[in-house]
Amino acid sequence: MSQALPVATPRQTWAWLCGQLRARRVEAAFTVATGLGAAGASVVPVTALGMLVDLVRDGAASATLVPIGVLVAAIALLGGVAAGATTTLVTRLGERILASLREETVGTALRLPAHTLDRAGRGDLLARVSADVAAVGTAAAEFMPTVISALFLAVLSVTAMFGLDWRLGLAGLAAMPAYLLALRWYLPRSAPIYAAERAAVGARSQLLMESLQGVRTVHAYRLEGRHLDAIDGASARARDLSVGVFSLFTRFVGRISRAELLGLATILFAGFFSVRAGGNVTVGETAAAAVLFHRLFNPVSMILFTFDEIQAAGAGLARLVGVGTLPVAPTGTRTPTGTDLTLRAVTFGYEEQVPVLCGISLRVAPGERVALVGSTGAGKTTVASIAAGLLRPRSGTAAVGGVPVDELAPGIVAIITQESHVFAGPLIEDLRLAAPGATVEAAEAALEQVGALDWARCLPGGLATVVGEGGHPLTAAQAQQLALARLVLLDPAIAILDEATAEAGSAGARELEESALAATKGRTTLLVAHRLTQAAGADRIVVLEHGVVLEVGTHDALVAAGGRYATLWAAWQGRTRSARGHA
Ligand SMILES: Nc1ncnc2c1ncn2[C@@H]1O[C@H](COP(=O)(O)OP(=O)(O)OP(=O)(O)O)[C@@H](O)[C@H]1O
Repeated sequence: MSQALPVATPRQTWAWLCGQLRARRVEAAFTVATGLGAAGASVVPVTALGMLVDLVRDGAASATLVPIGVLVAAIALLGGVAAGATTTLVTRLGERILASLREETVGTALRLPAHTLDRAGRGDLLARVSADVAAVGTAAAEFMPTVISALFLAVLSVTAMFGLDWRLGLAGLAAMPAYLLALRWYLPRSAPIYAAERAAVGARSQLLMESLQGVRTVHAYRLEGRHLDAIDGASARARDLSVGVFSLFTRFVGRISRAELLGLATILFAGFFSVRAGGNVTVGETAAAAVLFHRLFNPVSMILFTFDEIQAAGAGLARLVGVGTLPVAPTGTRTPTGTDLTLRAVTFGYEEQVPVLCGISLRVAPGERVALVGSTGAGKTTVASIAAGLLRPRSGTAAVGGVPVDELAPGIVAIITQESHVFAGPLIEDLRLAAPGATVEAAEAALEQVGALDWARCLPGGLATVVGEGGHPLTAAQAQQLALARLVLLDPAIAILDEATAEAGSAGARELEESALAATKGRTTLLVAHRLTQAAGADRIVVLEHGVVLEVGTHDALVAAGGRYATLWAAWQGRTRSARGHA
């Protein structure tokens, strides 16, 4: 059952954002100071303009006016520089916060238990680290600098209006409810119509592509008319929705214009009546307040028009922060003195009501090689994952030398799973994932130990050959040998092998078995035996069925006992004989 990854609540998202800003308090304070400086520098010339109006009205000499004009020009110049710096600083701060968010998200995701990711769907996580990061990134780089500068300007302009006269300040605020009403009208209508438009455009492209790709079939069955009708219908839907979007936006702009008219008219009326009543308000102050308000038209519209994108970025941010709220066990640090692997009364289930392991106990002595066998779905991979600390038992313990596996320092237990991933890059770097400082000689020795050096040297660029996605393709068996060579380089005391690649009885299977044997030599090894020949070569065999241990013993003892293992072995021998017969 799919269980989506969590989404952070608004409170958690704010707390995270504040935490990030606190961690960069000097940079954040400098950014705010520069932004306020830029906004202040753009407010001062307007208030100075009011002063000039009053001075001219009072018949002041031009010698009084010129210094004010020069000062205004200098401040405007400074304001321009500060505005540019604010854009750079906000973008840089946003990008840094986003980079650390992306690292946190990926870091958490990589440490999540594999089954949590399986349940949530890897697609959800990929969408978060790609589409959501892109949405937040676009906001950080494109909207936030303008929106934040606009906010500073709005706050300082309204403060300046109150500074000129409280009546002018109040008059300026009169437009606020009209702006809010316009936004309240627009937002619930815009999201569905934008989504419907995107869907309609997508459907039209899909139809077009299908018709072009299947053009031969369309001709063969004379379906041209029907396809053209369908494309016409899809195009008409997309066109109508685009017209709908445009008309909605135009009506929104109309509402904003009415709010602007209301604000400007209120300021002019308030100023006019105050001046006429002979109060403290002057013509210059009224003119300055009107210009201050008028200059807010663009920034406020900018905030309102980008509200959709800001909301989308906020939603993306909440989804990214949400991943970070998942509990992740801290990396262990303990080093055990012993190297035995012991599972005691382990129970486990992926779902609450469906038990998969029902009280498994087993011990692999230091240096011993134990094979787990059992039919499909018996629980072998689950036991291996618990022994490696990838899954946590519901009850019971898994420990190495008495230390629970999730408290162990890295590098003590290593698991090779059924999906051996080849990371894109030079083959030598793939090997160095296990031991970052490994020399070429050490890497070659590891490859030789698992019988992979010959083919690795024959690659076009030897160990420098780029493998993985987009690089030189490796066979599944070669990828498995690479994983075994990584294990040799890591040199863990405990090795857990759950690889299932080669076909029973094939030469590839025998080769891989030899590679695995060489890689785990001298280590305490728990091996999920997908091929029973692997089990036959082990020191002991544990037979699992329906999540319980059915039999334990050596190959010979279990065959002689004539129980479940003996049946499996007989069936296996029959299969390999018939496989050889067909070959
Ligand atoms: N991620 C998962 N979510 C839910 N159920 C799971 C998950 N992985 C395994 N199971 C179930 O748990 C049970 C044991 O699976 P497990 O893979 O451990 O068996 P196995 O013995 O290794 O089988 P195989 O030989 O086919 O690999 C099976 O019933 C399987 O369907």
